[in-house]
Amino acid sequence: METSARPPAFWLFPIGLLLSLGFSALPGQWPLYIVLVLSTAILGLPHGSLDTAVARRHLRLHSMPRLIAFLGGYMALSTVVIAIWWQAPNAALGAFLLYSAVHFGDDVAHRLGRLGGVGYGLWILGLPVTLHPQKVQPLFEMLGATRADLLVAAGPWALGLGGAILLAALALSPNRATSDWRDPLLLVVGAALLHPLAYFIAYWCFLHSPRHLELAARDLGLDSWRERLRAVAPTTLATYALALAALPFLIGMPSDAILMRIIFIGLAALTVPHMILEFIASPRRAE
Ligand SMILES: CC1=C(/C=C/C(C)=C/C=C/C(C)=C/C=O)C(C)(C)CCC1
Ligand SMILES: [Fe+2]
Repeated sequence: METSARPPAFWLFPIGLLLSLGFSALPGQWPLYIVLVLSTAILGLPHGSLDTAVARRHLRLHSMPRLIAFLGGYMALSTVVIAIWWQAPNAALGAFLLYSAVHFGDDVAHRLGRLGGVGYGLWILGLPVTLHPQKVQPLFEMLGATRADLLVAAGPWALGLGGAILLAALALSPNRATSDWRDPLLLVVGAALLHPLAYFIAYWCFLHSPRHLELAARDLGLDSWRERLRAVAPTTLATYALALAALPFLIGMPSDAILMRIIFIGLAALTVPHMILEFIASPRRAE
């Protein structure tokens, strides 16, 4: 069981759930979309922005040409994901949901094992889809899916399978932390009470991102918030610029669909190189 001091995300997550309950009570859909954009930009995205520093250390990018090659490769992978989304949105969204489950599972995989982590990720994503299919389906359609009904129908199966795997992993893992069972239970409450996008904000911005930031920053020896801010700022600002550059391609669509596409197709595109880098870096990271 967990004995050391609680990481910041342990307390941030329940606070995030309460804040999400607060802003979901605001009337109309715009407060939700505005909070989604702001919290993604300020709280969610920066954990991926540490990738430049992570790569410098673990891929030994000590010269400018190597750094440029890394950034070029990262962006090329993201472009491939966007191109696939363009051609085959249903398959791309289905794959995104699956690799997101694997990625979210990294939060706990060092304690619950790789498979236990996948169960955790399927639980996280299965909950809002199962509890609010009629809200999630139009959101998937905004991302270009024409068979969102099929993806939504898979929600309860993902939830059941994920729940069974997670339960087994929790029962079998001697070094499970309190948060490994507390958070999946809090997520049930969140998924039941919140709009799926508010639920996503609570998980992604208040649990996943701070947890990853803390782990990666500690590994990089970035102890103060000033140093961390300096490490994430350039990549975060460059990502804002790329997101803005996508706008002209989406002109003519309803504004909620534009925001959904920039945020989630953007995340799908960035998560692929992010996961590959984590795959290389995490075994080299001292726990
Ligand atoms: C689109 C959408 C969903 C899925 C979001 C996903 C899959 C996000 C993945 C983010 C990642 C991988 C971030 C990495 O740090 C929900 C919440 C099911 C329901 C609402 C609409
Ligand atoms: Fe992440």
